[in-house]
Amino acid sequence: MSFKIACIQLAVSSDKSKNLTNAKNKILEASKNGAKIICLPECFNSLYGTNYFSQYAENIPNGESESKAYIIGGSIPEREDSTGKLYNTCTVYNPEGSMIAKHRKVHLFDIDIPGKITFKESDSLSAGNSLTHFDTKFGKIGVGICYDIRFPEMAMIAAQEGCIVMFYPGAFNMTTGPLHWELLQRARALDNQFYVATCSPARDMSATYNAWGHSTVVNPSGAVIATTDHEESIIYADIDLDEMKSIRQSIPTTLQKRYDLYTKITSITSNSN
Ligand SMILES: NC(=O)CCC(=O)C(=O)O
Repeated sequence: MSFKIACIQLAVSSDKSKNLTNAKNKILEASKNGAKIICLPECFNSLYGTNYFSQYAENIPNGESESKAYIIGGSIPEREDSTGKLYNTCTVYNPEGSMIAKHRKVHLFDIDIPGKITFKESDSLSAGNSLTHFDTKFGKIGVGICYDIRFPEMAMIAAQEGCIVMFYPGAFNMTTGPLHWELLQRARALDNQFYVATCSPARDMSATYNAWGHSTVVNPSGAVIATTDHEESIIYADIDLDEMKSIRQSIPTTLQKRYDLYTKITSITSNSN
């Protein structure tokens, strides 16, 4: 069994309604081209930056959607009225338009590489407290947001829960992008022998944050099967469950795990936000 996915590397501007219209048109295009699961980038409704999150934040649920596909809605800044907190949140919709999952970025992007990039999401955002997996008619899917990809435990748990693809809407930057973006995707895919798909915004050199782009899909053997540069584009890939099975049979690390020796890794828990 195989099915097509699409990652929309959207050009995102400061004009929210333009971003939403652009996202909708690209979703319809990907759906017409046969994609059954479609992913948008991190912060697809707004520019990415700690000073923008509050301005663009929305309550969730609130949205509209239409197409014959599952939509992994990248992320938007979410405002929770009861606490006043902001989150970096991905919502997921089934083909009927119902919201079936909500992931709040668990690991906030706080880094300081002197002379290169300093970013502190925690200045304005709060972290989510749960891992997110949801069922589709094709199989179980996991989702993380950008910096979440650096934490192998999260992908490992998704694989253990039976996920066949891990999606990461993400916006790496011009320093860590060339160094780590593809490497991390290939590592997560190979470690877990499942598919990994990332979806970045297109690069805008006039923005304060310059995304690396290079949305990519990696197969369970760690090979890149779809990718692009930094311009606006849609990438497509076939998720082939027979291929995944055969990779897992040839090198059966998925069956050879020694959980009896990995006890120092915190036990698997799943809290809800
Ligand atoms: N938006 C993010 O989480 C960026 C993560 C990133 O660039 C990294 O190096 O990690």
